[in-house]
Amino acid sequence: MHKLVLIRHGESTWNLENRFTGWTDVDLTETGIEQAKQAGRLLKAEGYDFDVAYTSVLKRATRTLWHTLDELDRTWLPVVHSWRLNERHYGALQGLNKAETAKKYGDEQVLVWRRSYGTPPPPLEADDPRSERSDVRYAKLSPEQVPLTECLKDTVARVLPFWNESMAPAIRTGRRLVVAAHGNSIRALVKYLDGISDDAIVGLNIPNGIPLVYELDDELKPLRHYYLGDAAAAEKAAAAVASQGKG
Ligand SMILES: O=C(O)[C@@H](CO)OP(=O)(O)O
Repeated sequence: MHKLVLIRHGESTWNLENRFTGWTDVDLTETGIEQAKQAGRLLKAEGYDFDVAYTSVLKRATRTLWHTLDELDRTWLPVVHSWRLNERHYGALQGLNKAETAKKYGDEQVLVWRRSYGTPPPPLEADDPRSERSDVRYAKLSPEQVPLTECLKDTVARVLPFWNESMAPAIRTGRRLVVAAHGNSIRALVKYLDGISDDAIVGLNIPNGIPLVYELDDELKPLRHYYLGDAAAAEKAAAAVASQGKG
C-alpha cells in the first residue's frame, strides 16, 4: 500500500480578498503560513515521512511546502516543481472579486466558471498585461501551453501527463510523496484517481492547508482517502470555499 499526501496551499492574499487567482503569483498571508506549519506539525505527529516533494511554480504552493517541510525537519528533501501542478487558469476573471462577480453575473454562472468540468471562464486576450506568456518561468513552453483560460477538463489534460510520467512512477518505486498544490489542480488529480463523474466534481471543494491522504494499492487505485486532523473542521473549511462564489 502506498500513501500519497496532497496539500492545498495555505490562505493566500487573494483568498483573503476573495479574488479569482489562477496563475497570478500571489503570496501566503500570515494565516496561510500558520496553516502550512500546522499541516507539517500534523504530519509529524501522525508519523508521516517523505522521500520527495512536488509542487507548482507558484509561490503560494512552494512556500506552503517549505513551511510544511520545515516542521517535519525535511527541508533537505528533493523538490520537483512543475507548471503542470499550477492552479487552473482563471482567464479574464483573474483579479476580480468572486462575490462581486456573482452579484454581476449570478451565483449559477459563477458556479459554472468555478466548478464545472467543461466550461472555461472567459479567456484573457493574449496581449492582456495579466497574461503569463512573457513570464520567464514559462519560457520553455510553447505559447499554446500557457493558457489564456482553462476549464477543469483542460487542467486534467495538463496534470495527467505529469502524474503518469513523474509522480506515479515515483510512487511505484516506493517513494513517499508529499504534494503542495492548488484547489483545482488537486481537484483534477482527485477526479482522475477516484473516477469522479463530470457532474459530481462540481460539488468537490478543497480546503487550504489540510493534508489529504490517499491510500493507493499496487495499481495506484485508491483504497480510501481522508483529511488528517479534525474531519468536521475540514468539511466546514471546504463548505466555506464553496460559498466564496456567492453574491
Ligand atoms: O481563485 C482561484 O484560483 C481558486 C483557488 O483559490 O479559487 P476557486 O476556489 O474559486 O476555484
